[in-house]
Amino acid sequence: MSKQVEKIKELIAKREQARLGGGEKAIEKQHARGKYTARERIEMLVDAGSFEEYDMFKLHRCTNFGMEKKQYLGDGVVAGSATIAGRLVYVYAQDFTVNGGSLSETMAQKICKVMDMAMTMGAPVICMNDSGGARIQEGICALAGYGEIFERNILASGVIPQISAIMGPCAGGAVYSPGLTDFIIMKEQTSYMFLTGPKVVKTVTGEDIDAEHLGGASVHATKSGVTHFAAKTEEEAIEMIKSLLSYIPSNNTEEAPRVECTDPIDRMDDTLNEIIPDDPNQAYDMYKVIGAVTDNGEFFEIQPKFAKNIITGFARFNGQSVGIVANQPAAYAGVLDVNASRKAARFVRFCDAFNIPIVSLVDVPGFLPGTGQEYNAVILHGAQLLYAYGEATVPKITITLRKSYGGSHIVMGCKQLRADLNFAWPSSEIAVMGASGAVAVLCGKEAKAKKEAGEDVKAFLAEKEQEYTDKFANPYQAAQYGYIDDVIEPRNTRFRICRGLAQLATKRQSLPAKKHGCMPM
Ligand SMILES: CCC(=O)SCCNC(=O)CCNC(=O)[C@H](O)C(C)(C)COP(=O)(O)OP(=O)(O)OC[C@H]1O[C@@H](n2cnc3c(N)ncnc32)[C@H](O)[C@@H]1OP(=O)(O)O
Repeated sequence: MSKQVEKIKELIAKREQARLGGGEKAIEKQHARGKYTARERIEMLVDAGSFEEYDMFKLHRCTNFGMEKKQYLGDGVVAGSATIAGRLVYVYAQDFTVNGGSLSETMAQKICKVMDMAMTMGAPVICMNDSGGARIQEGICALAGYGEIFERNILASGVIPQISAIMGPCAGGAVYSPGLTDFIIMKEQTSYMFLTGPKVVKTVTGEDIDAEHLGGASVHATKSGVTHFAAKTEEEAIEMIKSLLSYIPSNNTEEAPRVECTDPIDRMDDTLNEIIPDDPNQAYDMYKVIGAVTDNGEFFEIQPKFAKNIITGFARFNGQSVGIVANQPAAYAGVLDVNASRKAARFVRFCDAFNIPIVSLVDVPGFLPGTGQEYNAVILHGAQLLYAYGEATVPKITITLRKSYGGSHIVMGCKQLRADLNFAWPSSEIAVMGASGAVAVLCGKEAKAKKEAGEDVKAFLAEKEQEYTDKFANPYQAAQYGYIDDVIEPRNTRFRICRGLAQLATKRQSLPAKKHGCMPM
C-alpha cells in the first residue's frame, strides 16, 4: 500500500470516527431518549447528498476539569452548507452526544463560520438546538462564544432568514440565540426553553414546577408565544422548516420563490356572499374566508395556538407568497389585545423585511379594555402593531369584512398607514365605535332626562342607535372620502387581491433616512 493510499485510509477512518460524535453508547442513549442525533437531523432536513460539512476535525482546547480526556472530532456541533428544495442553506445542529452539546469556544467558532458564510452568500441559517448550554469547564470562553453568536444573530436579522428548531434542552442565556431568530419550532415533550430551570425556580421563588410546565413546547406555543410552532415529532418539525422556507426568500434582496398557480385567479366563491351573520355580534370563522380566497385554499399558519384572536401566516395568490394578518371573530370576537398585537407586529415586520406583501382581513371591534390589558402595556404593544404596519413598505392590501372600529381600525392597515389598496365588503362598518357605545356617549344626558320625565328611554335609544347604524354601519362614508378604494362583492375577493398584487408588483416606497426608528417595546 502506497503512503498516499495509507493516508487516504486514515482520512476515511477519521471521518467515520467524527461521524460517531460522542460514540455508539452515547448515540444509543440519545435514541433511547426518543431523539435523533445531530447528523440524522441534518440528513432528514436537507436534499439527499447535498450536505457539505465544515470543521469535522476541529477540537476544543480546554484542559480544565479533565476536559483534555473528553475530546471528540468536530466537538459538539455539526455544521455546514446544503440545499433544501434546491436552494442553498447553512445549517448547524448541536450534538448532545458530545458533552451534552454544551457550547465550547471551538463550537462557537464553527457556528460563527457558517453564519458568516450564510450572510456572505445571502442564504438562510437553520439551527437545531440540543444542548446543555455554555460549557461549564470553559467559563468565560464559552460565554464569549455565545456573545459572538448573538451578535451575528442580531446583524443577520432582517438580512437572511434565521430559523431555530429546539429538539432538546435550551436553557439559560443560550435561549437568546433562538430568541433572536425569526422563527422557532419546538419539539413537544423532549425540548424546553427557560432562563432558569425548575431547581433554581424552586430555590428563588419557592414555586414547584417541572421542566415541561415551565418551558415546554406546550407552554411556549400557547402562553408565552416564544415558539411559533410545536411539533409532535422531529420529522414533523423538519417538515415545518421545509414548508416555511418555501414561502420566504433566501435574503432581503430577493423575492420569495414563486410557484405555478393551478387555481384560477378569477375563481369566485359564493359562500363568501353569505358568510357574514345578520347579527353583528355573531361570530363566523375567518379560516373559512382565508381558505376561500388563497391558492387552492392553502394556508401555512404561524403561531396557530397563541393569541387566537388574530391569525397570521403565509399563503399564495397566483403563486406569489404573501403574509396574511386576519382578525378572528370566532376568538374573543377578534378583539386586539397585548398578545394579538405583538404576534401580528412581529409577523408584519418579518414580511416587510423580506419583501413579502401583506394582505389584511379586518373584522375588529376594538382593543380589549381593562386593567389586565392596561397594566400589561397594551398601549405600547398596540403601538408596535401600528408601527409595524406604518413602517412596512411592501405592497399592502386591506380588506374590511365587517367591523373596523376606532383605534383598531387605524392599526389594522388603514389607508393613512400607507396601505396601497383598501377594499371593503358591503357588510363593513367603519366607525369610531359600535352603535350602543356611541349612543351612550352622545345621548346619555338626553336619555337620563327622558327617564326622569317618565318617557320610553329604550325606544329613544333604539331610535338613536338605528340613526347611528344607518349613518356609520357601512363602508360608504369611508368610500366617500377615498379612504376605501372600492366596495367589493365578497365572492370576488380572491380576484381583487390577485389583481391588486399584480398591480403593486413594482411598488417602490422608502422611509426617511435614519439610523433606525425607536419602535415602542
Ligand atoms: C449562556 C449561558 C448559559 O448557557 S447558562 C446554562 C448553563 N447550563 C445549564 O445550566 C444546564 C446544565 N446541564 C444540565 O442541567 C443537564 O445536563 C441537562 C441539560 C438538563 C441534560 O440532562 P441529562 O439529559 O440528564 O444529561 P446529563 O446531565 O447526563 O448530560 C450529558 C453530558 O453532558 C454534560 N453537560 C451537560 N451540560 C453541560 C454543560 N453546560 N457544560 C458541560 N457539560 C455539560 C454532562 O456533564 C454529561 O457529561 P458526561 O456524559 O457525564 O461526560
